[in-house]
Amino acid sequence: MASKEIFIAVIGAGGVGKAFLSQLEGLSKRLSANASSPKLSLILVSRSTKTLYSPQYKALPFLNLATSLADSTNKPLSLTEIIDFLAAAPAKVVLVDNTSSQDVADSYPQVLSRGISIVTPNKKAFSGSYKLWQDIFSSAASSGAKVYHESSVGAGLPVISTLKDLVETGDEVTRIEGVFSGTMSFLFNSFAPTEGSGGKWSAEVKKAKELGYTEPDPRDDLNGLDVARKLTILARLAGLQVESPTSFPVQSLIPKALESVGSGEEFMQRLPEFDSEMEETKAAAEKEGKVVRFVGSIDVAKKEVKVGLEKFDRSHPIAALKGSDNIISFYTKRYGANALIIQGAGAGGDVTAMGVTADLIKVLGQL
Ligand SMILES: NC(=O)C1=CN([C@@H]2O[C@H](COP(=O)(O)OP(=O)(O)OC[C@H]3O[C@@H](n4cnc5c(N)ncnc54)[C@H](OP(=O)(O)O)[C@@H]3O)[C@@H](O)[C@H]2O)C=CC1
Ligand SMILES: N[C@@H](CC=O)C(=O)O
Ligand code: NA
Repeated sequence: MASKEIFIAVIGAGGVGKAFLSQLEGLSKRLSANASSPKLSLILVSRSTKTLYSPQYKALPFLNLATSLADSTNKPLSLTEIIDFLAAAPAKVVLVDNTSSQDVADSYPQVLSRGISIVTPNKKAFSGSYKLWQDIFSSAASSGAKVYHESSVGAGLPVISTLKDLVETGDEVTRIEGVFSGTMSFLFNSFAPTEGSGGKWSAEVKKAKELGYTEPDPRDDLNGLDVARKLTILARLAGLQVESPTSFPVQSLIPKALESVGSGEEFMQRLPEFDSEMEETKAAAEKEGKVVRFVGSIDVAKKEVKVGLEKFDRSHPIAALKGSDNIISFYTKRYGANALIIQGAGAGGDVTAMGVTADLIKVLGQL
């Protein structure tokens, strides 16, 4: 018996998107060795100005995909045209959104209501308005389409799945706290290390961008909003009706004088002028024998969420993190005073794509 075909469409082919496409190629090969597994056919790949697809729904070859996409002479499809194309496909479709686009995120209810499943590391849909959150899950429930977003918090670390398991098995989550940003972790671990003097703030920001840890515009990390988005998602999963990532206190590390700068490039060029501001923050913590770190917390009982800088003893597990590591502690009724702790790389193309690919595997098992 021929195996069932499932179509995959990928929007976004940047750091995470490219790593995902490479993992998809491996997954597709592994599944093809087993006659009872579905056959995966990649039918569309798009970037902001390019779309590669076969109007006849023929599988695109993985070989030289990035070059084929760059050289594609297809007229780029609008989001509406992509959704129409996928909804008319003669098999089930999974849309993989590897962008950070709000427009793509806003389309999820429409995508799901047309029976197209979604997997994504994009935080914008799940941390947008509470109405969007409700629309996403009600559209999925009525059409039967699936929606998974593990990499929207802690990249590939099993943060969302763990929280869902805690809640769905009847545990009571009382507090969630930790370091939720790979970029902020990398910046503070290298700018204010527990030993040695550390690099210049602006130079570390540049490195974090080059390593693929930052959002497409690093100001989205430095203004605290990326962490606020993640906490909004976790708070909602823990049962709080958080209206938006700006509905609780969020500390921004954008220098006041650069708040109105237009482009990300100009911001990066001018950031070195303000290195002394962060040096002062670092020195203030050092005077107390401490280091400064960017953290977040959710107090479920008090319904309080906050994001910002705090000082830690050098021996504290948060101070001792390395590289882009996140550390996320779940305090619950069952786990008592000893939190359930998840730690590891919280940013980077490969580890983020791992969470996306693992979500895709979960969806495939349900189609
Ligand atoms: N990087 C990381 O470590 C992590 C990232 N994430 C999330 O993963 C997502 C992707 O991040 P990353 O790969 O680093 O970002 P990149 O900037 O490297 O890539 C984004 C990609 O999305 C494309 N894109 C943007 N808007 C649209 C649109 N409207 N239609 C089609 N394509 C679009 C861009 O097109 P073009 O190539 O033409 O510019 C680019 O290919 C983000 O949501 C991010 O928050 C989550 C966890 C960790
Ligand atoms: N920019 C984000 C990427 C992952 O969510 C981060 O640094 O954590
Ligand atoms: Na995760």
